This record gives sequence, C-alpha cells and structure tokens, in this order.
Amino acid sequence: MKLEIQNLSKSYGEKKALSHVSLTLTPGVYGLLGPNGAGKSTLMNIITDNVRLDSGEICFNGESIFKMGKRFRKILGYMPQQQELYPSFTGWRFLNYMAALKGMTKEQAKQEILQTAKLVNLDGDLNRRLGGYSGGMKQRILIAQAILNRPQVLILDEPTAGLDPKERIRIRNLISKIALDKIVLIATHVVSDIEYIAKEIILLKKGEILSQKEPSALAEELSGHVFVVSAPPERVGELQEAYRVSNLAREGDRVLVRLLSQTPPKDYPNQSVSPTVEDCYLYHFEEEGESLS
Ligand SMILES: Nc1ncnc2c1ncn2[C@@H]1O[C@H](COP(=O)(O)OP(=O)(O)OP(=O)(O)O)[C@@H](O)[C@H]1O
Repeated sequence: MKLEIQNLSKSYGEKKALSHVSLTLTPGVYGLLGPNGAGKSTLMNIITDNVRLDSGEICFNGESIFKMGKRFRKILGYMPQQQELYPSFTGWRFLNYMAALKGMTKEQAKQEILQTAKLVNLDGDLNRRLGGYSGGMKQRILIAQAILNRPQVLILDEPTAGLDPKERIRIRNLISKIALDKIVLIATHVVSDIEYIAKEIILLKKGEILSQKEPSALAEELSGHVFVVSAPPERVGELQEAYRVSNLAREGDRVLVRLLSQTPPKDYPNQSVSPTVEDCYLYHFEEEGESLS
C-alpha cells in the first residue's frame, strides 16, 4: 500500500501555501511537523479533497485519488482540527450520523459503532450528549468517526490540540494501536505527539518539505551541537541572548541550560548531550535564522 504525493503546489492568491511537495507514504505513522502557517492543514485538505490543488498529483497504489473519487473516500478517514461538535447529539447519534454519511448500512453502522467506541474507550458514554464530553472525549469521538469505516489511509489534524498531558498520552497510545496496518498522517506542532510513535517525521516549513526522516535520524543531525551547561541564575539571560535555548531546569542554586551551539559554549565546563527531536524543532523552526550561533 502506497500513497504518493507528487510535486504538489497550492497558492491562495499571492500566498504560496505549498510548493512542490513530494512525499511517499507506506503503512505506519508519519508526523507532519511544522509551525503555524507551514501548510499542514492545506496538505491534509488537499489529500481529503476539501481543497483543490493548483498542480501536482496524488496516487494511491498508482492510481490518481482524484480519479478514484468515491472509491478513495471509502478508504479514507479524516479527523479535522478540533471543532464544535453538535452539543445536543449523543455520542451514539453522532457516530450513527457519520456512519450514514459514509454510506454504511444500519446494521453495519451498529456493529462498527460498538467496536469503535470500545476501541476509543467511549463505549460507556455513547448515551451522553456531546456537550457534556470533556476535551479528551471529544477528540476521541472525532477519532472514532474517522476510523468507523476502517480506513486504509487516516489523516489526523492536530489530534491532541487543547488536551492535558494525560489525555495526550491516551490519544497517542490509541493512535499507535490503530495505526498498525494503515497509512497514518498526523499534523501537529507538538513534538511529543509523534516523537515516539512516528516511523518518520516530515518537517514542513513555509510550504516546503525540509526533510522526511526517522525520528532518530532527524535528531542525529544535531549530534555534537546540543550542550547542557550549569549556570548561575544571573547569567541565564546572556546565554539566552547568545544561543538557542531549548530548556531550563533548576538544580540547587544553579540552572541547567540546554542549548544549541556549533561549538562548545565558552566559559562553561560542559558536555554535549544526545539531541532530541525537540532540539531539531527548535533548530529548524524557532527562529528565522538557520545557522547555529
Ligand atoms: N483559505 C485561505 N485563504 C488564504 N490563505 C490561506 C487560506 N488557508 C490557509 N492560508 C494560508 O496558507 C498558509 C498555510 O496555512 P495552513 O493552514 O495550511 O498552515 P498550517 O501549517 O496548517 O497552520 P496551523 O498550524 O496554524 O493550522 C498560511 O500562510 C495561511 O495563512
């Protein structure tokens, strides 16, 4: 199974949202990482046929998804960014409604809703109204509607937006559970959502793909350029001015400053540490300048 995005471009008037984007996706989780405005939603909206592309092609197993039309939509699951759900609908009614939109028969819908609700851990809450659901429950029912038809391609736009860390972990575990035999593309600007479950991370910046790599390979790019120095609190400001700082942690009367630097920082006994994907995010996205200090 293969989804190939070839040379995709899209502008809104003068604004280039995507520029010559090419990607090949096979079963597994892909994290699409980029800051606000990078073009993540535009890419997802094109794959899900909610926005028209200007040029390029998308093929599923060699066939254009735009020619496949309905046949592609049948194997596609889409969870849009968090939105207002129908507050007066019960969970059951909402899923039943989505099942009908997906063209499922009543009997099919009933079976799939029961199974899917169990999977997302909402089987005990289907008779409650969505207006009374917590943020995490709302996200889980949105995931449930996306996977009702057992899609082969699953597109998730910021699935953990607005959730607390406990719910985030829950959603993450759920995604890795349902992703085994599917192509899953998750757009996020939260590194921890995808760092441990993505087989590859795609970095998108200003509509262009910067890289598509395994998380460990991505982190490895910064090997030898991430340091932790122990500084007195009054010197933290000058370190922040001189370097890109990815973390500060108090240690007794000193502060451990995690920073990115081309060469070991002067004046401090320090050790380079293993880079993380979060360091890479900071390196690529936090500031406009691309070179390390
Ligand atoms: N309907 C539209 N009309 C005009 N410009 C748009 C439209 N949709 C998106 N854009 C612009 O295209 C660029 C890419 O936007 P997009 O929403 O795809 O980015 P994103 O990475 O999903 O951002 P976010 O994380 O904020 O959702 C941005 O500069 C945005 O302002």
